[in-house]
Amino acid sequence: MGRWLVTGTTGQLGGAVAELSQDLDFEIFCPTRSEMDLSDPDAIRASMAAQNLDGVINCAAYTAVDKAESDAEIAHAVNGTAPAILAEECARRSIPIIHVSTDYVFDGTKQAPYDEDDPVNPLGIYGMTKLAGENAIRATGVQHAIVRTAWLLDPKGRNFLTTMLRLGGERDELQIVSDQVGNPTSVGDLAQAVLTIAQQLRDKSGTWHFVNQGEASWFELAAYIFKQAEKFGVRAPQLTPIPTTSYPTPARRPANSRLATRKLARDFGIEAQSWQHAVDSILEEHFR
Ligand SMILES: NC(=O)C1=CN([C@@H]2O[C@H](COP(=O)(O)OP(=O)(O)OC[C@H]3O[C@@H](n4cnc5c(N)ncnc54)[C@H](OP(=O)(O)O)[C@@H]3O)[C@@H](O)[C@H]2O)C=CC1
Ligand SMILES: Cc1cn([C@H]2C[C@H](O)[C@@H](COP(=O)(O)OP(=O)(O)O[C@H]3O[C@@H](C)C(=O)[C@@H](O)[C@H]3O)O2)c(=O)[nH]c1=O
Ligand SMILES: [Mg+2]
Repeated sequence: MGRWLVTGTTGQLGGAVAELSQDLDFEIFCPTRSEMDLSDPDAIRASMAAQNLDGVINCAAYTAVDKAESDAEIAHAVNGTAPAILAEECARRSIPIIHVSTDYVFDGTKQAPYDEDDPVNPLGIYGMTKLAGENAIRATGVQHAIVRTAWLLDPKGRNFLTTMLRLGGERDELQIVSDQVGNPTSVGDLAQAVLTIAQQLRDKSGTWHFVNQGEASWFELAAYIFKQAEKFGVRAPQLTPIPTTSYPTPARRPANSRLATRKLARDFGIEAQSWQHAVDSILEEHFR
């Protein structure tokens, strides 16, 4: 597969991609923020100039959804402009870019899982800047795979599973929204899918959705996490389902975050496991 630039390797997905690539025929170049600040277009160009590359996997992003509402400039630089610069550089070299995006490009009003070509309409700054990144990549004409995912869970890092376990240890009761539904997704499973896409892209270009199978509300996900965590000696807090209106946040979030994955199955033969199996494995690793 040659030598690939992987961004965001200090984060959840980038870290998993870097780890998995060791077992494959991938040589990776993973600059950290100090070596390649993605909010600085010249730093991106300079860092790439010194490298002989066969492709780029962009796992870096500004992911603080609420903070983005008051930090739009930086969020746009990292999520909108940086993918544009990376894609321009890839186009110039005729190498592909694999880019990761989000369910938050949708407004959540569809009454079924979202397909890749459904209309987008982000509700907040994070989603708007991620959409800008997608569109900038498409506009360069570079060969690309935009992989939209959602609700990432991992044994470490900052995500809903680790947040629940931490808050559960601090409080006797947690109130969790039950009117936002989505597909909880394992970072490790996504990393595997991203590397499969990189290996099997050939002449394909486009947008694909990857999430674990099955759906849940945040409340149902929290309930499952605590039920399974009991095996590891965790005492579950009392969980109370609440409507989004009772949990005010700076950013609005889609009520329906579900993504349809049949296109990925059709084009790459990738079939995801259920989110429940994924959560079981993540808890095993978290408590190991
Ligand atoms: N987390 C989720 O639930 C979801 C995530 N996604 C998307 O998946 C991808 C991976 O997300 P995830 O792994 O959770 O993200 P993390 O927040 O775990 O990691 C983000 C990474 O981006 C890097 N980064 C941020 N800003 C800069 C910058 N200015 N210069 C250089 N590097 C920077 C971070 O570096 P540093 O350590 O230096 O901060 C870190 O390595 C992203 O594209 C995200 O939008 C999509 C749907 C759901
Ligand atoms: C901590 C907590 C959260 N919630 C709600 C808030 C929110 O609606 C939901 C999830 O909280 P989070 O902060 O994990 O959600 P959020 O950071 O919005 O997660 C999103 O991250 C970005 C990067 C994405 O791309 C999305 O796919 C999605 O994974 O749970 C509660 O109801 N009670 C709680 O105690
Ligand atoms: Mg978050």
